[in-house]
Amino acid sequence: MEGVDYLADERKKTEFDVEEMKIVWAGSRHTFEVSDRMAKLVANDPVFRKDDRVMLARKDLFKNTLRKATYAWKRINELRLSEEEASKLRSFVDEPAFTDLHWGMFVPAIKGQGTDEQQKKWLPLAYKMQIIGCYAQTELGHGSNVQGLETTATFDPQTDEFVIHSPTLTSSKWWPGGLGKVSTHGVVYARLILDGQEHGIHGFIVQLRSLEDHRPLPGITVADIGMKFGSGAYNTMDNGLLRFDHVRIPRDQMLMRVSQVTRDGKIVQSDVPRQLVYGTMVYVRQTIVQDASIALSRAVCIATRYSAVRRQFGSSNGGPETQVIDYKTQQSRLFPLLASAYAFRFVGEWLKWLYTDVTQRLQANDFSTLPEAHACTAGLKSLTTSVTADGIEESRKLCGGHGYLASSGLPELFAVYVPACTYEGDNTVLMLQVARFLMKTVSQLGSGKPPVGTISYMGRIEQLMQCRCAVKKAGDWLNPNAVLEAFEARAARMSVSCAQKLSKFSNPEEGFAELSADLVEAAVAHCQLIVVSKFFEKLQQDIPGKGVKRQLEVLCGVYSLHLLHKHQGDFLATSYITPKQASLANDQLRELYSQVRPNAIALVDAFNYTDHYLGSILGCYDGNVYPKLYEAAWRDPLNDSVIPDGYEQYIRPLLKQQLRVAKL
Ligand SMILES: CCCCCCCCCC/C=C\CCCC(=O)SCCNC(=O)CCNC(=O)[C@H](O)C(C)(C)COP(=O)(O)OP(=O)(O)OC[C@H]1O[C@@H](n2cnc3c(N)ncnc32)[C@H](O)[C@@H]1OP(=O)(O)O
Ligand SMILES: Cc1cc2nc3c(=O)[nH]c(=O)nc-3n(C[C@H](O)[C@H](O)[C@H](O)COP(=O)(O)OP(=O)(O)OC[C@H]3O[C@@H](n4cnc5c(N)ncnc54)[C@H](O)[C@@H]3O)c2cc1C
Repeated sequence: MEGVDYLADERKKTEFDVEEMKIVWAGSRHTFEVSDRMAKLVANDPVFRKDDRVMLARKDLFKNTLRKATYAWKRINELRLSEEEASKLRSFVDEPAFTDLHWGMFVPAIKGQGTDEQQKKWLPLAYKMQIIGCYAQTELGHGSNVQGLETTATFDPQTDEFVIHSPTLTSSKWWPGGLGKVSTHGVVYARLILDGQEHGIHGFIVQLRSLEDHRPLPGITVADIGMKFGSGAYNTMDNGLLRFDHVRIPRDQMLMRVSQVTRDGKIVQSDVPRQLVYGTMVYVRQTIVQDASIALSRAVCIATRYSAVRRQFGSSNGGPETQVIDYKTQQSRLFPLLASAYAFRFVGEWLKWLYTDVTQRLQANDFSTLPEAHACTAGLKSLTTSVTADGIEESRKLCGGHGYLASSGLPELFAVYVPACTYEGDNTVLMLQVARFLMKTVSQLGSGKPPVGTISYMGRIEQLMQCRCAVKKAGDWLNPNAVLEAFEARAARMSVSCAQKLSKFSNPEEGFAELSADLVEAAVAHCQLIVVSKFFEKLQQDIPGKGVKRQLEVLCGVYSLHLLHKHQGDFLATSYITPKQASLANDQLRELYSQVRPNAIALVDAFNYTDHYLGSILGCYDGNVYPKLYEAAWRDPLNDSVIPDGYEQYIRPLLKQQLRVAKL
């Protein structure tokens, strides 16, 4: 059976050039080649084996992660990998570790919020991993409300130092990844106090552990916060707690790009906005959007391949049963997720561009696009992680009973992914930020300042409030202008409706709180519009390869029309479409599913995932699922012996007791 491709017939049905689609998915030929090389490097190295992860107890699991992370760093240096290659390699190791926070947050925080001198001092140490850092913001009592953090940093002019202190139990830092057992340093967020006066939240570089023996420095209490959801999963990470008892650090360890504290204890604001203290979160939210397409595509790849292998019902005259992927219900659950994975890939690509653009502008003291960048990163992080977490769970259900096995890879993928809905900003809290941005935009309409970027459609508000959908037959829904106008009109009308209701409240904050559920819906509509419009923009690019663009057009149709179908209440309630037009959209959607069907396997092959990275028997490339499931069952430690441990102690006496009862 070895070497047989059970999905070969499926692959023969493909109507497009898969190799070219791989380049589109990766973003460029260069990125594809780097990813492919790094994925294979990891897959072929036994040190990076991960199939035993869910069986390991916490201490073994954690030590194993330390071993892998250290080995990865050794390979990165031996092979002299570039930053891009190293980051790819780490992502294919596919195990949350302290290095994620070191490279993903500690280094960016210093880069974004440190002065040139601070960067010169700290970054070389961090780049060589001579210090290991974490991002210590959240506390036991406050996460979302950053202004509510309680840790204090009080300037002592006598010694030219800050005194970092945890005044209450709820001020204990709680959650930072890498903090519990590994980090030697942290960027710690605390309330700045100068001469008895508070000056808001700022970041400070604080050494936590000795570089000699790794013991916590005097005044520091640090530990892991304990087991988290699922087996394996995020338990490879040492999320930590941290308390300070009047810990002293030199004045120059406050990150001073946004505000400086002078030798005599005065605060000087530079001309950059104070929101730049939140800059690391903007950066990470943008990377999380890119990661969403990866997590979702992994789940979809598993569910699609397995749906083509799995057969149930429909056999006549002893012929084969129906592949479950041929059931329209399966398609209507699976194909929108496949289309969403592609949609998130493209919006992630665009968001990376937006982030680079805003960073360059900030360097030139142009802060005008910062509010939009904040709204886009917050909103898209919220939208894509929510859909991805739900999509992984739906993929598990699409695999029936076998999806519940750890060897399907889906339970661990869900457990490791789902906190993305919470970390880096709770998804509801972030959508409320988008809503604030929308309400501000609506209130400024007509002020002479035309809305730009993702909000420019609001500049056509009068037209969008009045227009009616022109669709007459199902095929009209393939017209990008028809779809875009529908999403724009829905988003604009929902925002305006909220703004009108808000204007009736004498206290705007009270109104905002009262209407917050409606506001979140308006923000979701706006974010979905962004994703749809970026998909259409992608289709405007030159996309080579036989049939590739055509497939992407089909997926774009699936993405937008499934949203239109799912949220038809919004489109109907805002009176843009009629019930008949909603029904035509659904007819067109069904037709598009038929076009996806023959290409489904090739569309997931284009993700170019190795079997190692997928970590799923159900999703393996050759589709040889059943023998692999059978063999994996025998590898479970419970099957090491025929008679289980505990038989003598529990089962035997129980059976004997039943026997005695039966005899009576
Ligand atoms: C290549 C390598 C890739 C590796 C990737 C690494 C990824 C690693 C992943 C690892 C996994 C997990 C890591 C998780 C880490 C964390 O979770 S860190 C902690 C994150 N915490 C949060 O996100 C907290 C969420 N809360 C907030 O962001 C804010 O407090 C909130 C947005 C809710 C604002 O609260 P308010 O009190 O209302 O706001 P103010 O502070 O008063 O500010 C109001 C004005 O500021 C604007 N604003 C807010 N945030 C930002 C921002 N980030 N950027 C720009 N502007 C911002 C806001 O719009 C207001 O503006 P206005 O006054 O209206 O004009
Ligand atoms: C796995 C993981 C890793 C993490 N890593 C880090 C890290 O490295 N560093 C770090 O500093 N932090 C980290 N965090 C913490 C994380 O950033 C916070 O948990 C997150 O920001 C949410 O804050 P919270 O826990 O205070 O939630 P809460 O704000 O308490 O949320 C509880 C509920 O209240 C709702 N809610 C809160 N405020 C509002 C509001 N204004 N309006 C309406 N509803 C509201 C929320 O929607 C939610 O339903 C991590 C968390 C997790 C789970």
